[in-house]
Amino acid sequence: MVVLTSDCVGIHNFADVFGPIPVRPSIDPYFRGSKDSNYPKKGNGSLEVLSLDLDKKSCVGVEDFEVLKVVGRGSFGKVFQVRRKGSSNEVYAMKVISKDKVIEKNHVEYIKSEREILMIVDHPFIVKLNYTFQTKYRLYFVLDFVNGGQLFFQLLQHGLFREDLARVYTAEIVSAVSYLHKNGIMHRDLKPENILLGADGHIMLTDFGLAKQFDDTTRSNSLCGTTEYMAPEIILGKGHNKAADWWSLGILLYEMLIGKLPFSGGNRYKLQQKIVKDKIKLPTFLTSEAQSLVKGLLMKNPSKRLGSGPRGEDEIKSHRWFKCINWKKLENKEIQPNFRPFVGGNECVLNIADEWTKMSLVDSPATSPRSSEEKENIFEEFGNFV
Ligand SMILES: Nc1ncnc2c1ncn2[C@@H]1O[C@H](COP(=O)(O)OP(=O)(O)OP(=O)(O)O)[C@@H](O)[C@H]1O
Repeated sequence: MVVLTSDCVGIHNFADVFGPIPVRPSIDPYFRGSKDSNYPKKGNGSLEVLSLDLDKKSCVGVEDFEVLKVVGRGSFGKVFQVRRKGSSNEVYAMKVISKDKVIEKNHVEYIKSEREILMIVDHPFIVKLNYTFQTKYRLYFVLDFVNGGQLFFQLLQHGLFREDLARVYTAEIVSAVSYLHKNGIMHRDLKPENILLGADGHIMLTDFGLAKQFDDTTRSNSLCGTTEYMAPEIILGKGHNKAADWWSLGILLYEMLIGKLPFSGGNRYKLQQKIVKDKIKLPTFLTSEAQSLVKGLLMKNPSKRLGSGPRGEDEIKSHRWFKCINWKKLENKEIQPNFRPFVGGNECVLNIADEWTKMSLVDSPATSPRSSEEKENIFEEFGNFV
């Protein structure tokens, strides 16, 4: 394997970064045409995994991309900015996941579910998955590259957002989460790190690593998410449903409007106690409409939380803080947030923290796959090894 030194900059082939590439990729049956939004859905609003048109199958593998920069890191690997070789020169984000780590942390089903969900969703405020494939040691998700930075990054720069800006962002998140819920999917990890801004200033929801498909009768019992954004019912292990996403939205809204988290500090246990017991305090500079929405979303009792009543997400959409929002126009991106990140072209990484973009492109060496995994191809949904 060619090991690059930390001062390597510029464009690299995957062969340089990850070592020699095994033969030509086999057919990936799960290819989704990169800019193809004709991803059919069932007429009744629910989604189905498609049996794809044979013409749309394509051979795509690691050697079809050049690595440009590191743009993020998750629990199981790094996210790279990559460019598709050849005429199109399209820029993508490639999430590279170590199989060993996934197996070690017992996350195989989560990763499969992340892939399945990303394959079937199609919404203006949800990041698009273009290809998935695997090598012996890694799994790959090739997503649209979203280069306005994390909402978290912009929040750090701004301190807090004015209500009119926070309103458009929140409405776009409500639209995306409502779409997920209507299609039987809970996100379960809403936080500003998982919300990216497009170059056009609109929201892009990402990271479906904890998302779960549900039906209205099931409640999940897993303790998941990021503690600061975790709903009380998750902490109490009482079982949770989609109302937990609305709690996380409440925390996010609080953070956008006030510039800090409502529950923070102390060790994990203390933080959990605060979430379960403490009352939230809202500053007087917030309009009464904003206060009312935050309080409604941060109801400790999930059955009383806004969005949990018989009208579901319409309770949130028709809340008076959103009075000026025309939801149809919003979803057509006809309502422009009054902040647009500076983006100088589709390769621009100015809105991504230096911590990532200055990082060496060398990936940590992969350890051997477990023999059972090698034999069985337990990630067969990702196709054959390429
Ligand atoms: N499509 C994208 N475009 C640009 N940057 C992205 C994209 N997807 C992910 N990133 C960056 O990489 C980071 C990590 O990605 P992601 O959250 O999907 O990984 P993860 O392994 O699921 O993370 P976690 O361990 O936090 O769940 C994101 O916070 C974001 O900054």
